[in-house]
Amino acid sequence: MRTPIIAGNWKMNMNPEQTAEFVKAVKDQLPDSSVVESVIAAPAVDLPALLENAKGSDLKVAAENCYFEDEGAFTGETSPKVLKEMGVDYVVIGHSERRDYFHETDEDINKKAHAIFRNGLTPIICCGESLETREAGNAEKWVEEQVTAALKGLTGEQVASLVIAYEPIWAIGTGKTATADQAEEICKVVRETVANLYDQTVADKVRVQYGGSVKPENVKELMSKENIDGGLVGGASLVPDSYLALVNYKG
Ligand SMILES: O=C(CO)COP(=O)(O)O
Repeated sequence: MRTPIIAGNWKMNMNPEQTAEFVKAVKDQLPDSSVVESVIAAPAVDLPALLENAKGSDLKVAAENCYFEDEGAFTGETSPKVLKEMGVDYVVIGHSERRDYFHETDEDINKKAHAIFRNGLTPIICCGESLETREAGNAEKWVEEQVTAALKGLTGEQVASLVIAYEPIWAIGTGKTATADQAEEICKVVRETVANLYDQTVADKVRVQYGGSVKPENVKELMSKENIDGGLVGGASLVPDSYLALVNYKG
């Protein structure tokens, strides 16, 4: 049985004070983490406030990015080793915004995945096609290639423990959600890709999230799909009531 995982991705929208207020507002109303895992991915500058206020609650903490080296002369980067020392659980890597605006390559993302595991953290690896790729009929192949590249050299045990987020770029921040069937179709491709690269046991364990305009109104239908184990949520994760409605989708 895969434990559902709903993660807010705050992107660059909150400061430490807002972070503390948010966590205080939600921490006692989260589902038990063995039933649904509630995660917030926050900018590095907000992680201390997030961790401090989430202590003793069911809220898990993710960084939005990290570097693939543990330490050294890498001005402006975030060390996965330090994230682990701070008490972070997950690191989001390969988000389309990082790929597009910061020119992250499949190779960078693969190196980051290795660095995250080396430091005892768990990656949430993002993949997803542009509208152009979808309209050309290449969405499945695109996602299969991104997943294959991101997982290169990881063990079956590592892959069974990680999270892959399918986020079609055309559905991010646009209000345009993939239909639950469209989302399921590609999340299934993600799982099949893992089965082909590893085996069915690993594929049955890996958790696959859908992301792109997920909100309280559509989360239940998306989560009812066989291959969708969670959501990676931007805009709708920024307000406590909306976040609570998402993580408590089971009622
Ligand atoms: O990019 C996303 C989450 O990582 C999705 O963002 P929205 O939920 O705002 O569409």
